[in-house]
Amino acid sequence: MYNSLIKPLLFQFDPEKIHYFSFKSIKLLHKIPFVDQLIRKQFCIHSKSLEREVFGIKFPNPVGLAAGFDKDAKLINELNNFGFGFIEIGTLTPKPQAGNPKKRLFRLIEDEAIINRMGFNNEGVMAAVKRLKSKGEIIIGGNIGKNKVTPNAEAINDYAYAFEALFEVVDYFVVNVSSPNTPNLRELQDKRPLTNLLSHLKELNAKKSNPKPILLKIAPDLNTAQLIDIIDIVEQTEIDGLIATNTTISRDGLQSKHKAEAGGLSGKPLTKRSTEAIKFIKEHQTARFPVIAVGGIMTAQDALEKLEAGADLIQLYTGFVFHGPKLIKSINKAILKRNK
Ligand SMILES: Cc1cc2nc3c(=O)[nH]c(=O)nc-3n(C[C@H](O)[C@H](O)[C@H](O)COP(=O)(O)O)c2cc1C
Repeated sequence: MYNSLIKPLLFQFDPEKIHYFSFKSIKLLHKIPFVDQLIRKQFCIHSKSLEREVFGIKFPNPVGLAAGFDKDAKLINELNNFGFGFIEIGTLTPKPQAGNPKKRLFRLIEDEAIINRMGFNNEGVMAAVKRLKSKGEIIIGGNIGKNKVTPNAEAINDYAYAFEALFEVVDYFVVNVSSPNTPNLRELQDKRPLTNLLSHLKELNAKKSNPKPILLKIAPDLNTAQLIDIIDIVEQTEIDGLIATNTTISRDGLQSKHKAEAGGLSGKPLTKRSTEAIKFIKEHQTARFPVIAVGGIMTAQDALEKLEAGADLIQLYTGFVFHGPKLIKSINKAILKRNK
């Protein structure tokens, strides 16, 4: 129904307006008694062989919702009914910020892709903390970043603030230094600032009685020398793993009219590049740290290829927009079939 009816209708309108309209519609739908149960029955698959234990957390299935879809944790309980094994909120910054001027989100229909330059629009970390206090039984990743006005030299304070604020209400953390839409943010991926940042968060974590896994989310545009550095940093700082990858600044092979828009590209054109990054990491790591694969999972086959490449868990964003919740179910079914 999503591909034949809902998507053609939704895709007639402005992507950002439709994003928020969909949120309101899903919220409203859930006010009808038993709708949550009906949706769960339609989309959720429960099976022991889908369960995964990764960085000490038991996931009901390996298919997660990637960061950026529900930045402010407004819809986590409802989205959980569509069959996700976990949901990543954020990127959240200490202070609320509006993000870049609109229009800043573009569908590239012919390419099955999205370009976004949202720029970490979010209501600030404390607003999400408040909402997360009433979360249901669901695994939540907290993706954290810095405010646009914070210079890179002070970025560490922003990440530390968001980390402390979210600590009791999320299950794992993601340090986002790989968005192309905050000026100079990606410079924090360089060896020295990144080592300082991750070591500081590790120190804060070590002071807790119940430390949480900390992951780093990387760009798909890193060259092999940079990837080697990243592997080195993960192993030196002993953080818990990587999320590969964020959106790309590459524009190779696109045909849609919005192809020249500035921002990060996601979806089908990213599939291969992101799988290659995962393969590279898995081949070159010496400690066997986990990797969450994200980037261009548009079909169940794409998901299986990410797992074949060595991913421990996977996440979707653009595939969910283009193919709806049926994609989550078809991935989980394909994993079950492969496990037989
Ligand atoms: C509109 C949009 C907003 C995004 N916002 C964030 C974000 O705030 N933080 C982040 O780490 N990734 C963000 N992402 C990146 C996704 O989490 C994901 O890494 C990327 O889109 C590749 O996956 P996909 O091809 O399945 O979409 C965003 C992606 C899109 C399309």
